[in-house]
Amino acid sequence: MAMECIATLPQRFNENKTKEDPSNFDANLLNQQSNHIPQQFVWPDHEKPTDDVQPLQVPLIDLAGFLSGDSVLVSEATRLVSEASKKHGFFLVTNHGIDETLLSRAYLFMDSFFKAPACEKQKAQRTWGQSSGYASSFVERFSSKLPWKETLSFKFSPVEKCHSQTVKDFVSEKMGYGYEELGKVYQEYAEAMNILSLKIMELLGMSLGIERRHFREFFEDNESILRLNYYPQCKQPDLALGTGPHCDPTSLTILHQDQVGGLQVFVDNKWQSIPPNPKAVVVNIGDTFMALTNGRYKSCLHRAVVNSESERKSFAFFLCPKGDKVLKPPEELAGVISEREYPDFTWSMFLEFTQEHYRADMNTLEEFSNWLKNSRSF
Ligand SMILES: C=C1C[C@]23C[C@H]1CC[C@H]2[C@]1(C)CCC[C@@](C)(C(=O)O)[C@H]1[C@@H]3C(=O)O
Ligand SMILES: O=C(O)CCC(=O)C(=O)O
Ligand SMILES: [Fe+2]
Repeated sequence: MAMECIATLPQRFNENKTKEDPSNFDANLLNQQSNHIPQQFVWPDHEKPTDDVQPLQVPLIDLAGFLSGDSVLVSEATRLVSEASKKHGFFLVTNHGIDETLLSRAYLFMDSFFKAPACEKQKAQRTWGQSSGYASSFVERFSSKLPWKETLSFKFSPVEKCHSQTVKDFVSEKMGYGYEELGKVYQEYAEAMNILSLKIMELLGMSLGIERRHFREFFEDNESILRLNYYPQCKQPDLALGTGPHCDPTSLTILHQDQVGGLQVFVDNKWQSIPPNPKAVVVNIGDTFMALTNGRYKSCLHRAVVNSESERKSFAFFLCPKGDKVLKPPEELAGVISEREYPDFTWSMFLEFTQEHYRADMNTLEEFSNWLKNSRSF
């Protein structure tokens, strides 16, 4: 199995690293020091961004219309979602109900966090194998094709469903005094995304012709991830990538992006952009939900490009099932056992695979399936 081994200590890419953390990625420092980005951030020719990228036509789903129960609006929403999900798994959702003030506070605190000194950000440093915490360009995980970004990720479970640590408590434990408001805003943001994702699960269930409540109930006690993506300006955006080509291993992604633009999806054998829409969130199917639909709905290859003019920010809420749930399609979608596309698995195993054994890319689910079969054959 072609596993990308997790690098040992990465080569140093910048002599003038901060004393506290020799592997710290400081784009501003890099941008000041040279017109060339370090080699570790240069992607191979076949993966470099291209200029001639046109917008992808994705449907705009009016969630309020669907929730109104109006039969015409419901059938329009389910038809559009079904068509898009069978083809590439991406659609936009408007009238999503996320509070505008919450959104602007979320961006404000993101700005202040990522512009803080490295020693402050490193208080939340992601530790090996963990999907939460602060990561700067992933120098501690990979030795090449480094993404031009910093991230801050939180684990989230609906409090009433699971006694895991809240986002607020994580921030307070890691960052300490002075970050109470930041913890509060991302706790509220994650709670709002959780509510939105369960409504979208109702829509997806209906679009698949199964019980509306099936997937909503399946994901009620989720163990999800909220990730803040901060993409600094880059002097050589034609050589770098903010996030490399991948399919999300998770179930459903709700992405809120700022107005800069940079998200691209690989559809009809070419990269196509999803331009920002201030009134909409981008929703996409992940590998795990593709497996839950027995391959009917597609988890699609996508990436994020950067630019030399401005930084870019996005929030990705990754809806994930409770870690120990056995993931298999419902009867109505499974067909006879011989038609199963993927083996049964649990999200906790799949997540561990991406965090400790394999860098998520376009083949993650296939590589994970092979890894599972090999490990079960012993
Ligand atoms: C389960 C996850 C792993 C990643 C974050 C979530 C969903 C998307 C995955 C990721 C973004 C895909 C591209 C590679 C990756 C390493 C990254 O660029 O951040 C992936 C995330 C991760 O492993 O941290
Ligand atoms: O920031 C973006 O536009 C996409 C990020 C992404 O695909 C991810 O974090 O999985
Ligand atoms: Fe993604």
